Amino acid sequence: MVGAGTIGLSWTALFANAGLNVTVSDPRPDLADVVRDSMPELAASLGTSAEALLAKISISASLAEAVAEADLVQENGPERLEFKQQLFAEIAAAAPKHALLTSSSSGIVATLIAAQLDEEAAARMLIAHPFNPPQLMPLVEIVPGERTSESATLAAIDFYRALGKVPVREHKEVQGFVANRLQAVVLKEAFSLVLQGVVTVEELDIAMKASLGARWATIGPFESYHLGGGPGGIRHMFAHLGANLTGDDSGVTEADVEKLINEVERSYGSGAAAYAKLAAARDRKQIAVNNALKSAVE
Ligand SMILES: NC(=O)C1=CN([C@@H]2O[C@H](COP(=O)(O)OP(=O)(O)OC[C@H]3O[C@@H](n4cnc5c(N)ncnc54)[C@H](O)[C@@H]3O)[C@@H](O)[C@H]2O)C=CC1
Ligand SMILES: O=C(O)[C@@H](O)C(=O)[C@H](O)[C@@H](O)CO
Repeated sequence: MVGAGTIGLSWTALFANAGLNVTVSDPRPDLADVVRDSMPELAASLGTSAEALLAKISISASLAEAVAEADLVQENGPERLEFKQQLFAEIAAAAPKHALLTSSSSGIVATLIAAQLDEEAAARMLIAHPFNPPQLMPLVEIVPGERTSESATLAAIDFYRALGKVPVREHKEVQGFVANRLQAVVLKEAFSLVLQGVVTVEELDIAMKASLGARWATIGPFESYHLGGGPGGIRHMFAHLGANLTGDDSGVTEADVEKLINEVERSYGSGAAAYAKLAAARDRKQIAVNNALKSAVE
């Protein structure tokens, strides 16, 4: 584990809780203290003890020493391209030639981070972007670079799945990947609504938690839009309420709409029977989420 900040410490707890031996490296002078002091809270969130986690964790201010016997290196350094390029040059030079080299980067693509690596190291380097906190939030975005090998990508997916994460492999590199780009659009609109005085910060957060937050924990945006159309599905939804998303200034053509409809119907089915099955599953999950949130708050 390279970098013992917010994300590196969370990953460390998750890796240790999975029974992995974790060596944490960070030049920060308080490395030993921050690892020791962060584990009680992280352990509690994982239902284990700080002692159990610390038994699997060692620390080293030397990056080369920390990665010398690694099977996977998870980089969690500062979000600066030149910094990560230098860090990965050091990691690649010191880590075993079989080790997967992954970055938690929020938005810098692997092709850029690995640009100075030789072919052999670049083939093992990819993005494994978590959502904070990694020990609890399921997603890890697996984004290979142009030179990342298929075997390394598949091995990374298997590794994170075995940790209990939900790996989503992305097929093209875009800055910010997927989840952060979606988050950024929502945050920009949230900033605007608060700055206009439409709602307060707290009211906006309540509105999000009481709607999209609760909904998207059970079904994603496309399945939700499909269900919004009732038995007519997304085809009816676009016809009935789609104008605000596909108007002339949206850049979305009729052919685009048809492509999206076909992909959604291929993924989730269409017609009354598919709708009934999807809606029943959604309701079961939504009730479970609502009840869990109520019990957590009470
Ligand atoms: N904070 C967040 O919500 C999320 C952050 N990320 C990404 O994770 C990475 C780390 O972010 P945070 O943990 O939030 O940052 P942070 O600022 O909490 O931690 C960064 C750590 O890197 C250490 N560091 C600096 N130079 C180093 C070196 N040469 N070798 C090893 N460690 C070094 C620092 O001492 C610090 O402990 C970034 O790439 C960020 O984009 C990804 C998902 C969520
Ligand atoms: O929000 C998260 O947990 C992650 O998606 C991140 O990468 C960072 O928080 C990022 O959004 C900060 O801009």
